[in-house]
Amino acid sequence: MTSVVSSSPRTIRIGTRKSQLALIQTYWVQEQLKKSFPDISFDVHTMSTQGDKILDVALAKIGDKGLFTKELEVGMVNQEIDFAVHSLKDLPTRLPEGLVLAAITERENPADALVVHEKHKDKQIDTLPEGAVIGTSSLRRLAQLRHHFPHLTFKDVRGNLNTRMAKLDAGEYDGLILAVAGLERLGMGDRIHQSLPKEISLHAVGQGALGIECRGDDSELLSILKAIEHPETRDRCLAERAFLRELEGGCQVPIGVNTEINGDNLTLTGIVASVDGQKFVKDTVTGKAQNAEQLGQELAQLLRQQGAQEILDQIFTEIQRGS
Ligand SMILES: NCc1[nH]cc(CCC(=O)O)c1CC(=O)O
Repeated sequence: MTSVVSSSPRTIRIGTRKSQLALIQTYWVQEQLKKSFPDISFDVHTMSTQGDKILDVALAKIGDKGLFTKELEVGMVNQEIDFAVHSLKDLPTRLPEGLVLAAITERENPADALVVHEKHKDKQIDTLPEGAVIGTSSLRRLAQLRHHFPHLTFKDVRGNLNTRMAKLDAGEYDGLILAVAGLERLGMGDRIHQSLPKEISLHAVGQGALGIECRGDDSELLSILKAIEHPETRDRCLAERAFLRELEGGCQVPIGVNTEINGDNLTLTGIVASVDGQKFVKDTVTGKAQNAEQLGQELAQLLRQQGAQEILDQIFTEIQRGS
C-alpha cells in the first residue's frame, strides 16, 4: 500500500472551506487516507472562500462558478496546500491550468429532499396546498418543481443549513428543498421528509460526491489519492460533468441529471429546463461506463438538437439583463 511513498514521508496539507459540511467531509477524507497511509501526516488547513462571504445575494444572479473553490485553487497553485476537498457539485467542470480532479469518492444518495414545516407533516410534495412557499436558491430545483407543481410559490433562501432550518421552523417557508447528502452528513437525516424521485427532480451534476483536486504534476500525491477513489461514482460523475461542460454557457443553469450503472453499462439521463418550467428537454443515453465522458457529450448534443441551446441562451440573456 505504501509503496508510492518516498523514503522520507512528507506532510500533506489538505485545504478546505470552514463550513461545517466542508469540515465533516474533509475530516472524513483525512480519516480514509490515514487508514491507507498510516505513516503520512495529513494536516487540515481551513480557508474562507468568496461563497462563504456573500451569503445575502441570490446565487443564481451572481453565478456560482468557482465561488466555493477559487481561494483553495490559488492555495494549491501557490503551494500553500497540496489538495482540496470539495462537494463535487460546487467544483466547476473546467479546472484552472495545472490543477486536476485527482479522485472522486463514494457518492451518498444524490437525490434532492423535501423538508417541511411541522404543520405539513402529513403532506408530500404533490399534496402541499396551493400557494405553499418553497425555499430554494437553485434554478435547477426551481425549474423542475415549477414544471410539475405550478400552484406552489418559490422563494430564494440562503445561509447555512442551520439558518435555513430556523427560517423554515419560524414559518417563513412551508418547505425547503435541500440535498439528501448534505442533510445526512450534517446529522440532520431525520429532517428528510421526502426524497424526491427522479421523475420529479433530476439532481445536480456531481451531487452527493466529493471531488479531490490537486496539482497535476504531483504524481506522488495523485497515486495516494487514487486509494480513496470509488470507480463507479467516478464513472457516473465523469459522464455528468462532461454533459454539463458541453452545455454550459457561463452561468448557473437549470440542468439536472441521473446516472445508473448496470454491469459495464452506464445510463445517463439529463434535463435542460427554462426557469419558468415551461420548456423542458430531457433524454437518456446508454453505453459502456469506460466511455463515460463521451456519453456525457453525446447526451449534450442530443439535447441541443431538441432545443436545449435556445433555452440556455435565453436564461443567459435574462441573467445578463439582471432580471
Ligand atoms: N451548493 C450547495 C451545496 N453544495 C453541496 C451540498 C451538499 C450536497 C452535496 O454534497 O452534493 C450543498 C447543499 C444543498 O444543495 O442542499
